[in-house]
Amino acid sequence: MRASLIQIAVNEDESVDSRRHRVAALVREQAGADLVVLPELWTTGAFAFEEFGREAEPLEGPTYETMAKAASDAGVWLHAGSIPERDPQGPLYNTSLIFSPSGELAAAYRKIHRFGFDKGEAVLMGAGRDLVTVRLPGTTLGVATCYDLRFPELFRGLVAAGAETVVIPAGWPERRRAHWTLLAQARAVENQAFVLACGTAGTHAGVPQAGHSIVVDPWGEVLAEAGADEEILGVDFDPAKVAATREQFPALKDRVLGLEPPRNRS
Ligand SMILES: O=C(O)CCC(=O)C(=O)O
Repeated sequence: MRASLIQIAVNEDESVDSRRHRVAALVREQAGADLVVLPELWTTGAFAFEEFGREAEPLEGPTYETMAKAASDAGVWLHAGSIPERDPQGPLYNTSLIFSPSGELAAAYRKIHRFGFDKGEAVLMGAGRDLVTVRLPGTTLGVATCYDLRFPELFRGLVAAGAETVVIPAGWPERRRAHWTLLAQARAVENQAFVLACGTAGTHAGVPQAGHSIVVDPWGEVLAEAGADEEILGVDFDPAKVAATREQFPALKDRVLGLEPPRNRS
């Protein structure tokens, strides 16, 4: 299977609309790949909090339209990263869009863990509640977004739902790049799954982005890693390696669920 992770530079000197069209052209150039992945909130930038409300779109808004067409023009599965979604009945959500090679929406995932503690996304957006998997020929994708990477129980939920390849669009800051790489490898090893983690480059809202998109195999080996700048990271991987790894080293079978809380003896 061939994947292209498009590590977009999100800088303030480019309008959202021109970035959208530039990225669509990059997606179209990936014809021949099986799967193309874009980062989190690449229209606005994940830290451009003031833009969320201004640039929020309905699910089937301009990014949806442009990316559905790019996916079908290229004939690829497209994880189009995430958009600030305006739910007509509710708050904003950080919503990922996944398109089939015919341009149909295969799934939408509203980010479950919102980043920022008491500011930014955590207060401006609502939290998703639903795990999402998508069946592709050859592998089942599980989806997570950026800060979700810090929550291993979400990934265990995806594995229980059949995920073999986890796709993680992100807008991860340079300041915590070491965590990004470490956690991507940890999620791959503990879940015996491929991890395809696609971040942004550039600087927006004064926050330099880490870049360093990374693809890790189910044994924890890094198959490909980008640098800090805009880059298309191409990788070939064999989805059969998930079943082989889980069979040869069946640690997932030894999970013990529903443990008892500690009992105080004093
Ligand atoms: O967890 C982190 O360090 C970064 C998370 C983040 O930037 C995000 O979820 O947008």
